[in-house]
Amino acid sequence: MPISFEGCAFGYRRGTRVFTRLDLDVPAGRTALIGPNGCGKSTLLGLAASALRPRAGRVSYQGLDPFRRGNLARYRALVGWMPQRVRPLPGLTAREQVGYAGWLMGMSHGLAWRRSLEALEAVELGPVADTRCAELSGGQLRRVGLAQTLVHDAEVVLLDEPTAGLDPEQRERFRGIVARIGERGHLIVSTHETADLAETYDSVVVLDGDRVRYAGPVAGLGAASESTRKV
Ligand SMILES: Nc1ncnc2c1ncn2[C@@H]1O[C@H](COP(=O)(O)OP(=O)(O)OP(=O)(O)O)[C@@H](O)[C@H]1O
Repeated sequence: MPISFEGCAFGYRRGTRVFTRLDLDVPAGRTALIGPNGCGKSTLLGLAASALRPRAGRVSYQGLDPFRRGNLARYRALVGWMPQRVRPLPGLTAREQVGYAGWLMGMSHGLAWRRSLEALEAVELGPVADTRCAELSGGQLRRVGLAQTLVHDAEVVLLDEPTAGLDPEQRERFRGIVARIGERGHLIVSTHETADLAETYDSVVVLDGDRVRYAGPVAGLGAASESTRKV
């Protein structure tokens, strides 16, 4: 299992809880994370990315707990995360922004610089590598965010609503890129696009507040929701 949540509790403020006790083994391969607005998809990805720290319980990647002493840098090198909003760093070109992300992950300056171009090419942004991020479109900037997760060869890539707000052409393009990324590692994507899950994903996790209503193959989701309805 790529990412496991064991008895995780988390709230943004004292006295509030998004999760009181989350137990979940995210399936291997390409997984869609779905659920109603505000149910905690972004929070779950933030916890998986180690950007948020559980109040109780633990999150781990193949047994590696990011918050145990000395693990954080290694964990973050293995688990890449694209948050919902990708911000352009002032004055930096796409290549510089992606290279900077690699350097922050512990890569040498030279390696990060070389790999930044490869990562941009993987998301079809090679032609704008030397353009300042602030001048890119929303969809292109989203792909810069994706390249930031690829530059250091993460084994798990977490994408928070990567296609939200994109026009149909950009969305289609993004889907193709996501499918290619899924071939080289594990992918967990939060999304509201539930129409063609089987085309892009192997598994789906349905979240509803603290409850995981379903975690398994996309093909089993229909039967699971039928039996839930009958209860
Ligand atoms: N930075 C924050 N500070 C305080 N509360 C927050 C913060 N981010 C999220 N929340 C709250 O935590 C809960 C879960 O939010 P989260 O963004 O994880 O849900 P989501 O399923 O990703 O929603 P959406 O589908 O609308 O993106 C919500 O009640 C939300 O209001």
